[in-house]
Amino acid sequence: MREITPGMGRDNMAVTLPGSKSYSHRLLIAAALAEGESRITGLLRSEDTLLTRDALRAFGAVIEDDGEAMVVTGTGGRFQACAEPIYLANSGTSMRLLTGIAALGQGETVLTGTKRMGERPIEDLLVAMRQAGTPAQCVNPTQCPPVKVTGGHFEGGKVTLDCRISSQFLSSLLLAGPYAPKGIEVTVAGELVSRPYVEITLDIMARFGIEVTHDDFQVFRVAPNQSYKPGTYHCEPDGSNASYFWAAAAVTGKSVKVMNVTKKSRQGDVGLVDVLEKMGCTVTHEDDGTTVTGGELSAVTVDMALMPDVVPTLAVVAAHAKGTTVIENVAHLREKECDRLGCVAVELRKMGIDAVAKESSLEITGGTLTGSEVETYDDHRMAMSFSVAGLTTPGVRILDPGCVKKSFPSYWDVFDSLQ
Ligand SMILES: O=C(O)C1=C[C@@H](OP(=O)(O)O)[C@@H](O)[C@H](O)C1
Ligand SMILES: C=C(OP(=O)(O)O)C(=O)O
Repeated sequence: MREITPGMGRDNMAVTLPGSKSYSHRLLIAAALAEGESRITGLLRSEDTLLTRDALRAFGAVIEDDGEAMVVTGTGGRFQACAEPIYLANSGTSMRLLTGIAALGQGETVLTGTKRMGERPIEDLLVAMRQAGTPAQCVNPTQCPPVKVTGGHFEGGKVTLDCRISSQFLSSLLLAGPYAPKGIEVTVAGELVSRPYVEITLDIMARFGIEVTHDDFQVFRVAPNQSYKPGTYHCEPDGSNASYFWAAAAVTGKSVKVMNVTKKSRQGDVGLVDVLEKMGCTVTHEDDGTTVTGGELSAVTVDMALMPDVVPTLAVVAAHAKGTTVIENVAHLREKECDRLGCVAVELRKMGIDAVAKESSLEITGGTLTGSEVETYDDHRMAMSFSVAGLTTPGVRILDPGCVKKSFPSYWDVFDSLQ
């Protein structure tokens, strides 16, 4: 348990954050798919990204960490069979991206995780993988992991993919696509949620020399006979984790600059600053970072389908704003580390805030918060978001604060530097 001390130390602060989780997963995967040696700096070393690293080692990539860079000797896409199941805890990105990549393995690969991972759907990806020739099934009749993938049959060709639950399914097929004998053509069925994460995938593939074309994010084509090029790469800081520091400024009225996170990034979550601006904050964009200065906060109605991971952050800011904020089009948040619509609403109500989780939206009426013991549901984003409420409200106690290790092991040190 960790009790948050209200207040911030100075009026203007700057924070520097570790690497982007989404970019780190992809940089490691692309380097493991390349033939030869890549050197990657700025990578996030957190529970989830290290699970991806270890899985890639099990597939045959050699990955060494000299403290500054990870040096990856890739496999050229020829993965070895894994006798042991690959354990991926509750890292959805690892599970979904590596399931597609496992099609490149020789023989059977089983990918498994925590109890919660066993409740996070993956069948839509497996349906598409089977269309591309790869035998792939859920081990239990749950539509969720563990999954079993039989490598060595990945033909590629035309597949249809339902992307209403997760964009990670599409990223997965695209990353594996260049090594399918027929390449891959993916037609997106249903709304593509979380599209910016697909843009991150395309960015990394382009940087590693892979061409992907698409018709306005509806049909994606990856030609065969392309290969990932090894090289020297750098990972930018994490835009989702920047949200807690911008939110800290928003609710306290102070200024916080997050270094080297800017609107030029393809990380969609940086778009949170536009929402904060609409709510009454002042946002300053500079080449070396983005500053939020808090102001009189008022409610907004906003579609957050493209920015799922910063919804808990926005919810905590909305609890401090005048009026009712409506966060729309976020049904997919129910499939994350916890049911982020239900759990955010429960924890805000415990603090005396009127919060209602609907089927695909969240409504929060700002008011006076009271301190409470915050359940974090083994969800890093619950812990980090609600810590922000503790800056304005005495008695906020975060249970299991160590769960931040999933994406940001040094979170509490950086958070404490605000005080
Ligand atoms: O591909 C990625 O790196 C991610 C995609 C998003 O998931 P969904 O596409 O399932 O919404 C996001 O929530 C997750 O934290 C990271
Ligand atoms: C949903 C998240 O991650 P993942 O899907 O990788 O578990 C997250 O970091 O908020």
